[in-house]
Amino acid sequence: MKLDVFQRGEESRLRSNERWSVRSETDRLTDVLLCRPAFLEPVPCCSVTQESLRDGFETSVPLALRQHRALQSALERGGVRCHFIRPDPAMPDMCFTRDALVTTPWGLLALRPATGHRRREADLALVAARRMGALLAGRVNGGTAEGGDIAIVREGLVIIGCSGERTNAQGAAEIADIFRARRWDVIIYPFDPHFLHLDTQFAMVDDGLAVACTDVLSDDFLAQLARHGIETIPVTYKEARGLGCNLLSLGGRRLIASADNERVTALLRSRGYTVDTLELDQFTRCGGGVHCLTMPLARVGDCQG
Ligand SMILES: NC(=O)NCCC[C@H](N)C(=O)O
Repeated sequence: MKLDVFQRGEESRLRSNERWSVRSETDRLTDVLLCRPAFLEPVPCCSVTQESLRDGFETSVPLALRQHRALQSALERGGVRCHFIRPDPAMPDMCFTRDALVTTPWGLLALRPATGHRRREADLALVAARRMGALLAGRVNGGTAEGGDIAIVREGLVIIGCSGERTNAQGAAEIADIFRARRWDVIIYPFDPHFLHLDTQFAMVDDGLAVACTDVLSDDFLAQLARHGIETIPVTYKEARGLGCNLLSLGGRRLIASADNERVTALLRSRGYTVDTLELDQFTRCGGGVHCLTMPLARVGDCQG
């Protein structure tokens, strides 16, 4: 892991560090990085998209743009500022901003997407982040790593999914080193590449509560979650393929989810969560839901006001 901190004065580095940081996936979301799906196409690089193509699915960019604007509105209604990366015609999956960067408590980490058509996304996302004055805390250099595999569960605990294809062992180790150096607990979860990313099987809903595809996740992983005091709401394999696990917490018991997952949404509502649901089929049929479409730039914990 090469440290590649932007050349700024120490004082402005510290201010920037406080401004652009995420300590938990369920703190109040204030800023998010998005990319319009202006060039969205179903690339057959994950199992869900391959199935969509077998079914004859084709994307409609005008519809995808409308669905994306509705996502932006839902985020803004929830008090979240939306920042944008410029879409690039050579990058049909770039609207899934989650995978190019991850915001840590110490600034941004530039990741290294594994597939050729996504590799340059991290550099383009960094251009947008630089414009905002965000601090680059590091960069994955040797291995490959994608943000859908990284769950910052709470201060002191991060989970890194490792399918070997998107995030490989070296990429996972590079990220783990950063967190371990700050004395965080790191769970590295190996899984079959069929499932693409950790966030298609698991997502934090609240402090100590996650939705999880329990019939797919290993018993060992589920036991580790329990040891860390994380309760899981089971989501079926079929629901997970429809991106039923791929929801986004805005903090304060508020969530955004895709409209297809009625059972999971009803369950969450019955537990007191406000769930804003959106039509997102243009994206879910390409393998990504709300979680994949959003890269949190800043979240604020209770004690940070
Ligand atoms: N974090 C995510 O699960 N992102 C979804 C990425 C879908 C995209 N079609 C891909 O295969 O990379």
